[in-house]
Amino acid sequence: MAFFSKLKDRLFKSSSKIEQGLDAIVEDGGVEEPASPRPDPVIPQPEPEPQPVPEVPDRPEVPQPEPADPGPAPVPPEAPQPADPIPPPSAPEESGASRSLLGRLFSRPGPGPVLRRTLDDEMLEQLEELLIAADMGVDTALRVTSNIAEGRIGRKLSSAEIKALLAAEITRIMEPVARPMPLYPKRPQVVLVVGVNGSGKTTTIGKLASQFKSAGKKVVIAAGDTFRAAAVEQLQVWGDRAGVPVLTAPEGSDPASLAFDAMTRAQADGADLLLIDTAGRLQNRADLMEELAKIVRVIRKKDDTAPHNTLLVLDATTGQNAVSQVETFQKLADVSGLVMTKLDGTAKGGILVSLADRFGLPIHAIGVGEQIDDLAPFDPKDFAAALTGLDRS
Ligand SMILES: Nc1nc2c(ncn2[C@@H]2O[C@H](COP(=O)(O)OP(=O)(O)OP(=O)(O)O)[C@@H](O)[C@H]2O)c(=O)[nH]1
Repeated sequence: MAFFSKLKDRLFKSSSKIEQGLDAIVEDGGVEEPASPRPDPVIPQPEPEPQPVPEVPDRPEVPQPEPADPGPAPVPPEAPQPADPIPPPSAPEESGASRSLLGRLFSRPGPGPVLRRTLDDEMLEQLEELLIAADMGVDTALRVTSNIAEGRIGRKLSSAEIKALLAAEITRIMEPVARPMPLYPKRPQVVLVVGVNGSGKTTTIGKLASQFKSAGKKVVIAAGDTFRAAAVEQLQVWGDRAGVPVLTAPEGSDPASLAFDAMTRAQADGADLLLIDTAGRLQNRADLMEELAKIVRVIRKKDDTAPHNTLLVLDATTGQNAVSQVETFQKLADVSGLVMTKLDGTAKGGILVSLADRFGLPIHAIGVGEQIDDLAPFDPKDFAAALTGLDRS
């Protein structure tokens, strides 16, 4: 299934919330207009080349090996600016200018009259409330609505047009953070995986291991949450599924010592990647901080540039609580990127926009289910369309 269809399908709860909310806002005071006489929303920018649809596992989000020095994450290619689907009235309409997909969509002769509502302060307030309720966060919701409003106050907009504007704003925010996990020539590349209990660390490690293995990488997993036997067993199940060895230690033993042994084994095996699971007991933050710091100290005895990635796994269903998790884990560890799990089955997908706007941390992948191939590369346009309920067919 194409990624967008799958994502839209999976993000149904989020999109239906925003989609229905936008429809209701336009219905509240909207007036029916004939569909055809409306001028086409011409986009004064060429339509970008269609991107290949990222399918999992056909196209694992495994980037190509890059810099020798695993310092800062590689700079992504210049993100194309999303075209404004409905330019403000002052924007020059270039006849003959190429039209975006959305432009063409809106210019299709409609079967009947279209409901449009005049954009005013009351409507903007309703929009803000809707976005805040969808977990976009107050600051982001205010900025997004004010960008939508700019130059368009007094203009009549249909629900489809507002969805397109909103999707364009969300894409603009998300594009700079959509980056696959960088891979380095360093062997083993050490990936420390952190996050609160139940956020999906183990599942994500299993999915990542499977994808990297399919991409030809030799992977080793270390079950660093040595305090929970169930967590270790679960990781072993995922390791079996992915066909990747899982190094474990007796319950209650020192996670740092396991990490050291895992480094030794990964180096001896010539592994490309060592994925280290960690405990997530935030209720005892001081211990956790010491535990993570010790893991890092110990693996640096083997490689002073490790860990090369510190992935924070967040559960989308926790909504705005994810903001404080990012703040906390940034203090505990040098977080280099995010994976957002459980985007299927939540009405809180807007949290990702809030996080991108606030922290600017790379989003490497999103979890859209419990199966091994339910980890997808993060595609901002697909995400924005799915979140807003924009019809891209
Ligand atoms: N629907 C859905 N469920 C997920 C996803 N990722 C993980 N889960 C489920 O979330 C639950 C917790 O996932 P784990 O991977 O065990 O989380 P964890 O962070 O390792 O948890 P601890 O071992 O307790 O620290 C499990 O039931 C997973 O199946 C996802 O993307 N979508």
